[in-house]
Amino acid sequence: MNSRIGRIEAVGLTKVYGDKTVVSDASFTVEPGSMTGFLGANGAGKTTTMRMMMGLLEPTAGQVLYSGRPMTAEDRASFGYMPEERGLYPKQPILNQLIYLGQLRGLSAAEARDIATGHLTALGLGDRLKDKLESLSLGNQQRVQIVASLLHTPTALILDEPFSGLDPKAVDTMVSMMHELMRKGVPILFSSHQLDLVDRLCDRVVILHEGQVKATGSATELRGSGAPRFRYSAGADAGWLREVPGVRVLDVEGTEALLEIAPAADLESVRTTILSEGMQRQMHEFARVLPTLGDIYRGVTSQ
Ligand SMILES: Nc1ncnc2c1ncn2[C@@H]1O[C@H](COP(=O)(O)OP(=O)(O)OP(=O)(O)O)[C@@H](O)[C@H]1O
Repeated sequence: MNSRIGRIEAVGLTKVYGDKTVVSDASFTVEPGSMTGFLGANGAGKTTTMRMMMGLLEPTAGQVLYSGRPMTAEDRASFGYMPEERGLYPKQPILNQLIYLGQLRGLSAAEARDIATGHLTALGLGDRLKDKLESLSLGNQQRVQIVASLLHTPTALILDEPFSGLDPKAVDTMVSMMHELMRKGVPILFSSHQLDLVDRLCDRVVILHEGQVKATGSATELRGSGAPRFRYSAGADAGWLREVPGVRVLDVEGTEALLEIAPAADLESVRTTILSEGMQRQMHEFARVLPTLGDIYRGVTSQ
C-alpha cells in the first residue's frame, strides 16, 4: 500500500450558518481499502460534510484527521474529489482541460494526456477528446468529471453523487475503476441516493439525518443491529403470531408472515414458542432474515 494512504476520520464535524446547524457533531471513519457509502436525504448535510473534509469549508467545530493527525492541504492535494457543483469549463475541449488539471496535480502533460485518454476511452468517450464539454450529454459530462477526479492516481476518493446521471454501463466502468483503487488501499467515500447501489458496493456506510450521523459502521454490523427479523411460512394461517408476546408482526399474508422479536424479549424463548406452536400449524419455514440497507436507512431516518 502507498505509504501516503491513510485512514480518514471526521471528528465532531459541525457547521452552523446563522442560527441553523446543518451538520452537528458528525464523527465517522473512512478506512483504507474500503468503500463507504454516504447516505442521507436531500439537505441532510452530505455535501457540507464532504466540503469540510476537503478543506473547502471551515468547520464551526470539529476536525478531520488523516492517519491520526490533522489533515493537511498537502494530503488533500493528492485526493480525488468530485464536487457536487462539478466545475469543469463548458467551452473547453475535454482532453485539453484534463491535461491542464493533471498538470495542476503534478503530472507532466504527456502523462496527463495518456491517463486521460485511457480513462475517457474506457468510459466510451475515446472519439470525443476534442469536443467541448458543453457539446456532450449530461451523462457524458459526468463521465468527464469522473476522469478528472481519477487523473492522478489519488490516495483517497471523496465523491459527491458520482453515479447520478450515469447509464448502467458507465456505472459498471466507474465501479471497476473504484475497485481497482480500493485494491491499492485507497479509502473511498461517496454519497448517493441509490440505496441498492450502496448496498451492493459498500462494505461500510454512514447515514446522515438532519445533520447528525444516525448510523455508521460496516454493513455486516449494521445488518446485525436492531430487532431480529424472521420469515415464517406454513400450510395454515399465520395470524396467530400476532398474539405471541414479544413478537411484532410486520407483514402477514395468509400463511406467510414477516416478524420482529422485540429487543426486550428473550429471543430464545420466543423462538422456542414459535417453533413448537408452528409445528402444530404445518410450519414450512421459520428463518432469520437480515435487514436490507433500505430497511436500516428507513429505520434510522424515521426516528
Ligand atoms: N451557505 C449556506 N448557507 C446557509 N445554509 C446552507 C449553506 N449551504 C448549505 N446550506 C444548508 O445546509 C443544509 C445541508 O445542505 P447539503 O447540501 O450539505 O445537503 P446534502 O445532504 O448534500 O443534500 P443533497 O442530497 O440535496 O445534495 C441544507 O439545508 C442547505 O440549505
